[in-house]
Amino acid sequence: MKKTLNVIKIGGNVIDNSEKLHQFLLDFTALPGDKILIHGGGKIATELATSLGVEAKMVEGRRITDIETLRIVTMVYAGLINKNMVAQLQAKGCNAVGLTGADGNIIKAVKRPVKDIDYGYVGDLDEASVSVETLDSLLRAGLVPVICAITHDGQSQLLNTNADTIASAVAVAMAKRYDTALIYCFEKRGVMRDVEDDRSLVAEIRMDEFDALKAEGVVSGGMIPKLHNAFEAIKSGVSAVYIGKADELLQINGSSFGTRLIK
Ligand SMILES: Nc1ncnc2c1ncn2[C@@H]1O[C@H](COP(=O)(O)OP(=O)(O)O)[C@@H](O)[C@H]1O
Ligand SMILES: CC(=O)N[C@@H](CCC(=O)OP(=O)(O)O)C(=O)O
Repeated sequence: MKKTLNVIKIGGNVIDNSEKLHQFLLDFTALPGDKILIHGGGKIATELATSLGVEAKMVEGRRITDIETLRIVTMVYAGLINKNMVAQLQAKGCNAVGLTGADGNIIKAVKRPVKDIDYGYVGDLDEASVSVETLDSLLRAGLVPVICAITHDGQSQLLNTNADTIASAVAVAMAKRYDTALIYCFEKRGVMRDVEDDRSLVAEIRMDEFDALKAEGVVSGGMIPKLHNAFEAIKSGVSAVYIGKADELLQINGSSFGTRLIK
């Protein structure tokens, strides 16, 4: 029987709130078994870019990343956020190791080809992008990989890659060796029928319901690429995919957590 693995993505609105982040990292530490944490930090990167006079531009949930922006996101994701998170996890007794995709060549990406839009230094992934062997050896050494939204192309170029996409690609790749669950944690209870109404949680979404939810305007903004990545994972061998509230993470092994995605 395969060992179980939880691949957990933490959202930018939680990272931006020190109290919520502290509580999430405590719960993440308490979660038993093998686990990998993925993070971005888009909100903090946007704030820093703005304060430096660099305009932040997003198209369909992806940041247009010119060379100045790449420097900023590298400092924010790979430096400030990743290293602070690892230090906090260490203080809580979790033996975390912070990584970009370049470290140990764990995630190699391809610069997004220019079509209608030039996204600049943005990396695209497929499951072959992920070094299962290296991640597995870290897990077997008792380490907890904490992976940020920076990848590389193998030719010295760092690339900015959406953290939801990294989480999905890592989960799909690791599913070859582990019984893998992918858990997107953010500030809401899950996918909501009405984002303003905390009681309107959609408990389950089937793949064939996704288009209707988009058309009705129930899901919008960053939730569209998140659900797209989530369904890619469920189609490609990941055992379970959930989207739910960061401070309810420990309910994952119990009765209910957020929205469950179904093939
Ligand atoms: N139906 C919905 N349910 C929950 N959130 C939604 C919904 N539609 C749109 N959203 C938006 O999607 C956002 C989450 O996407 P994003 O900001 O990319 O995630 P993350 O915080 O994980 O980086 C939420 O903050 C919310 O504003
Ligand atoms: C290419 C691209 O869009 N990269 C994302 C990476 C960070 C991210 O995904 O952060 P959240 O999870 O906090 O949104 C960005 O720079 O916003």
